[in-house]
Amino acid sequence: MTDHQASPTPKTIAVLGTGKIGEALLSGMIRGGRRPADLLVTARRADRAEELRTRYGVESVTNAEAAKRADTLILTVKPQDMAKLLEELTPHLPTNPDAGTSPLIISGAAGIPTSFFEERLAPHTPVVRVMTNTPALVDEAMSVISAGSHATPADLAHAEEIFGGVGKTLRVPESQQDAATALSGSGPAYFYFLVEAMTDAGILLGLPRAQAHDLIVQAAIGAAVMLRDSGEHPVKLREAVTSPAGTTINAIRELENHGVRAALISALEAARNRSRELASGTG
Ligand SMILES: NC(=O)C1=CN([C@@H]2O[C@H](COP(=O)(O)OP(=O)(O)OC[C@H]3O[C@@H](n4cnc5c(N)ncnc54)[C@H](O)[C@@H]3O)[C@@H](O)[C@H]2O)C=CC1
Ligand SMILES: O=C(O)[C@@H]1CCC=N1
Repeated sequence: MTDHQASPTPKTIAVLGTGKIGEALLSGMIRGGRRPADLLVTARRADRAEELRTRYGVESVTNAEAAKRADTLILTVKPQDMAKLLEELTPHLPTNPDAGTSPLIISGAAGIPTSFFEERLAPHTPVVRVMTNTPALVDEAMSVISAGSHATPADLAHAEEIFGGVGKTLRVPESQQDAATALSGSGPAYFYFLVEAMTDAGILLGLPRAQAHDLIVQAAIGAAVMLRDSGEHPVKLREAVTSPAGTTINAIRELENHGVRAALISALEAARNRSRELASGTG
């Protein structure tokens, strides 16, 4: 499809700025059965474009070409690069589309509101904002989805279909996107940080690093699966580990003494605030 006709299930999907998140989505769409022939990618560097072509059998095109050919454009550049990308796209998008004839714009960028796109794109352009996370690489993403002013239920459903292929999706009002970015967008990093710190503790306690790593990773996986599958509140799960006069309560006391709970609350608030700062797209 080349002329952006209205369609309930748009066919050609382009990923623009195919870095870590863009590639995770691309690979997920292919794993989910989408034909490489229905996908386009863009990249800034020629060697990266070649890598994506070879690895996934997709066509690599310019941003201008993607704007002309795709029914859905997924923008996965850094927030600071978004304004420049839109400048490259706008000359090649319909300038005065009727409602329902624009390509769907899906932004995967932190912080940038849908109004940022609507102000720069033609009237009626449907925009959907999505905050996903890197576990998209293993089909365990959490993708939080919000509609811009002109996105239809079909547009939201299309975004859900794409991101649902790499994990869970949740629709939220856009006012909650910065908080969601702090929780699930950045979330995996906090868990990696904890694993790293607890592995160091294993070293202090005299374990070989590889063994300490394996013990903590398996404890993390076991805890994550129980959190997901048991239906129990985390407090209940923790209480089941915490024996009277046992080992765990001694560790918990130290965590509370060092203000780890308050540190986490402050950390996520700082991430939320940074997401708000990114709204201008200027850094
Ligand atoms: N890394 C993460 O965990 C998450 C990132 N995000 C968001 O996803 C977006 C991408 O993040 P990453 O994948 O981590 O960054 P990345 O740096 O790996 O990917 C961005 C890519 O865009 C390319 N690019 C920049 N301008 C371009 C242009 N005009 N044309 C073509 N390509 C261009 C860059 O060369 C780079 O390869 C960001 O907006 C970020 O906020 C969202 C959720 C999680
Ligand atoms: O750190 C960042 O800005 C991006 C957005 C969420 C996760 N990584």
